[in-house]
Amino acid sequence: MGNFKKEKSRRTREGKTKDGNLRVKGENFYRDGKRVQFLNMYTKGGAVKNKNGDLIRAAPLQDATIPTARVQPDRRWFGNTRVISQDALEHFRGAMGETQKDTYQVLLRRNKLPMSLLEEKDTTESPRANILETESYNHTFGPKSQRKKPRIAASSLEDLVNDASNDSKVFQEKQELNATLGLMGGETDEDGWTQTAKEHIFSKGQSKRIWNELYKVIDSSDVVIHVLDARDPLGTRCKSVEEYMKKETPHKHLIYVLNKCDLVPTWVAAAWVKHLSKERPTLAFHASITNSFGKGSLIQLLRQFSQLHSDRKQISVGFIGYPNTGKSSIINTLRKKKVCQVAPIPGETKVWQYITLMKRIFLIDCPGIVPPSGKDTEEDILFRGVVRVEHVSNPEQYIPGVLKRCQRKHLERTYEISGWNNSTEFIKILANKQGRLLKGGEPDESGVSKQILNDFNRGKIPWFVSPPEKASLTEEDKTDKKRKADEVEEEVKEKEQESKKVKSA
Ligand SMILES: Nc1nc2c(ncn2[C@@H]2O[C@H](COP(=O)(O)OP(=O)(O)OP(=O)(O)O)[C@@H](O)[C@H]2O)c(=O)[nH]1
Repeated sequence: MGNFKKEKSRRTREGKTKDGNLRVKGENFYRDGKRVQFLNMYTKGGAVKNKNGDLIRAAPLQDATIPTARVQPDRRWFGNTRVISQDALEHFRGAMGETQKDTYQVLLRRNKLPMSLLEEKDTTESPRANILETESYNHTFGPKSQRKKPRIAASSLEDLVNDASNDSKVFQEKQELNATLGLMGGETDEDGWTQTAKEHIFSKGQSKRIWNELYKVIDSSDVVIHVLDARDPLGTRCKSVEEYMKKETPHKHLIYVLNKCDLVPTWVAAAWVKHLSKERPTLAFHASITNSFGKGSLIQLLRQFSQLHSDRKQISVGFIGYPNTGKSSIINTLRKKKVCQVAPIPGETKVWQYITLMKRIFLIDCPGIVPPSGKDTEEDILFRGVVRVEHVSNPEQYIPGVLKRCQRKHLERTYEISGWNNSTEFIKILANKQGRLLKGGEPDESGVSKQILNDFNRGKIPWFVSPPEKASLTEEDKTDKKRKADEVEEEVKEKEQESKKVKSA
């Protein structure tokens, strides 16, 4: 035993050459400091016992006298908590409450604002919240307690009836929303008829696949353009989608575009724009690559949106709406070339599609959607252009609807026929005029009816749904309307004369 040299010579002397691991003996010859510390943890930390094995001192771990242990408080624990005074809260609610509901104002950087404070927590949801109203203290305790009676949320029968009707209303709204979300099962409508009672073709635009496409478009868009048909804007409006967006994505901008304005008189388009503008920004549009209307204002609006979101690299603009309302046509008009497939048949767009309009603005085309509704009849759906007419069975049954919606003079002018008293006569006269007869000289009623329906949907026969504020038109509007109507009549007459000349030539 000794220092390194001595130890080595001792080993050589004694012939112990096998173990090459030479260590110098001294303090902790066998263990280094770390190991000693580790071992001490076991040896010094144990209980002390006497020779009889009785416990003299417990191990620190087993000690009953616990030393006071405190954790130093840290401000950072409360980092995410903010406190707002009542005054400040009321001011915030007053300033932001109305702004948030206004569809014309844009709230940027909502994430930085405590938006959840804007709404009072709904206490009506939990029955416990109003416990004192339904069961007062005296009702529950004391000599007059009525606790054994059944607990009812309403104090009188009237209240109960009101509550029940409110509940059913909420339930219906929820069902409609669920249906919009594509969660629809085989639900029944008001009359107890199931949706499946309708012909299969009348549920076009309602499939889960199409709704999934819609959600993709809504999710990816910053601005959503709801395209409406100017002839029937309310009929082609998807209210449930609007509700969905209001609830789930209130920060996205939704605007209306009233397309196919060329198919209605100017005063009708103006009245509809006025009516719809009360709810959301609305623009009138005529989609055409060569001769469009409203393109400048739409591009201007999109530019403004992109400037609002100048912190983003680009903004996406989604086009949604009923099938055949002209979503793809509007995109083509904006791009000035045919980038999307367009056809006069519904369901032309199958999947969503991204198109670049400018460096910072992208457009997204969406397949046409039809919100399922128990109230819509097959006729309503057909006249909104949702269905392919060639698939309709017994198209004659819808001709009375056409005659009801269109003015007689317009039909006379379009088909150059007159003198019918009902739809059957109308079809017969038209079939004879066009020579569309079957084998035995019978008129081809089905073929002619399909043609009429197509003409109706494609804008060959003039028709429109009157705007609700028709009665409240100003004098100026009325004179404008009359002037326009005269102009249109003159134009049509001129065209008729021209076509007669061509024929005679
Ligand atoms: N007269 C007129 N026709 C239009 C206008 N916009 C679109 N159309 C016609 O409407 C038909 C449908 O247009 P699309 O652009 O395919 O409609 P869509 O909404 O994309 O239809 P889906 O693909 O079914 O969703 C086409 O025949 C267009 O020529 C318009 O402003 N005026």
